Amino acid sequence: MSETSVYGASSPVAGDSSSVTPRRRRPTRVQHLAQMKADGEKWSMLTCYDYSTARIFDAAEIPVLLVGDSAANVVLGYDTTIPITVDELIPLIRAVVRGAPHALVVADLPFGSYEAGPQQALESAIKVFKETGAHAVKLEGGERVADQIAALTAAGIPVMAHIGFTPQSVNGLGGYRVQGRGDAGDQLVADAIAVQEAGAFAVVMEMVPADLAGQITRKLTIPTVGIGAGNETDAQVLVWQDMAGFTHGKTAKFVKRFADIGSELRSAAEQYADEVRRGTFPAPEHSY
Ligand SMILES: Nc1nc(=O)c2c([nH]1)NC[C@@H]1CN(c3ccc(C(=O)N[C@@H](CCC(=O)O)C(=O)O)cc3)CN21
Ligand SMILES: CC(C)C(=O)C(=O)O
Ligand SMILES: [Mg+2]
Repeated sequence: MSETSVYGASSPVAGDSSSVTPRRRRPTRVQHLAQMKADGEKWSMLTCYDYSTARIFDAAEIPVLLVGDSAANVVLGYDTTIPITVDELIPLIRAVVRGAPHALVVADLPFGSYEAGPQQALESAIKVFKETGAHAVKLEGGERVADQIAALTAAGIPVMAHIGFTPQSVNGLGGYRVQGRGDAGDQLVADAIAVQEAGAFAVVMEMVPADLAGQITRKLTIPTVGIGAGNETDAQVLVWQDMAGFTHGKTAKFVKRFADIGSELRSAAEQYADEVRRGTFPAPEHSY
């Protein structure tokens, strides 16, 4: 190990350089995602909000990490994503950039930071780029934010769009509901085309019927990223606490739990407290 500190940000990531046949992992960039669509290769995205978790997902070779405004829910404990601000997200984005040298890091633009128009969107995204090292931003909306997407793209800021159920509009949408059913499907197709034409490099589709998401995926040249949008999108995204069993209470139907980290962590905390109570921790090997 070449680590100089147990906290060192420059220490090697597991699997990066220690394998028998060294393989140089190139950082993921937006062009690679376009290439993967051309090759029919599906990819995954996870949310991420801190340095320690970023290191783990980077080692797991998750190509794209999203510092989502879902931090409002899973980090700060709010009911919706509406209260979180750019200033609250910035230190989290920075931490993820530091922890994930290979991932493409996408930063959500939170509610209130881009709706007023292209000028406001530029100011917010430029602040995020200057202060964090993120590689792209994401904003919610289709046709209604096409001007913002075009302005950011023209300024050299790659944009991931987000259509279908857009959580920042939960009050306008009347709750956490599937979007694009029936006639609303035409609007969803129009939104998908609008964000592609405005220059988005990818588009998230949230809570959309699987058939419709498949049709849109085949129609678009940019990659589609599904969450509750079935199996025919080019990529998938989940909130990491949901997929790792670290969210309390009921989760949405689109969530699959790949682990039970919450129970593991609770058990570790209980054992620690128990050993402290019994006086068995710290042992001589943990003492100076
Ligand atoms: N932890 C977490 N996971 C998420 O996926 C997530 C967040 N937070 N915060 C921001 C948004 C909000 N999202 C949500 C939140 C709730 C439902 C939900 O309650 N879905 C129900 C009802 C669906 C319906 O009535 O049609 C479900 O069973 O899927 C879905 C998406 C997705 N995003
Ligand atoms: C659920 C994903 C797409 C998101 O926008 C977030 O985590 O904020
Ligand atoms: Mg979000």
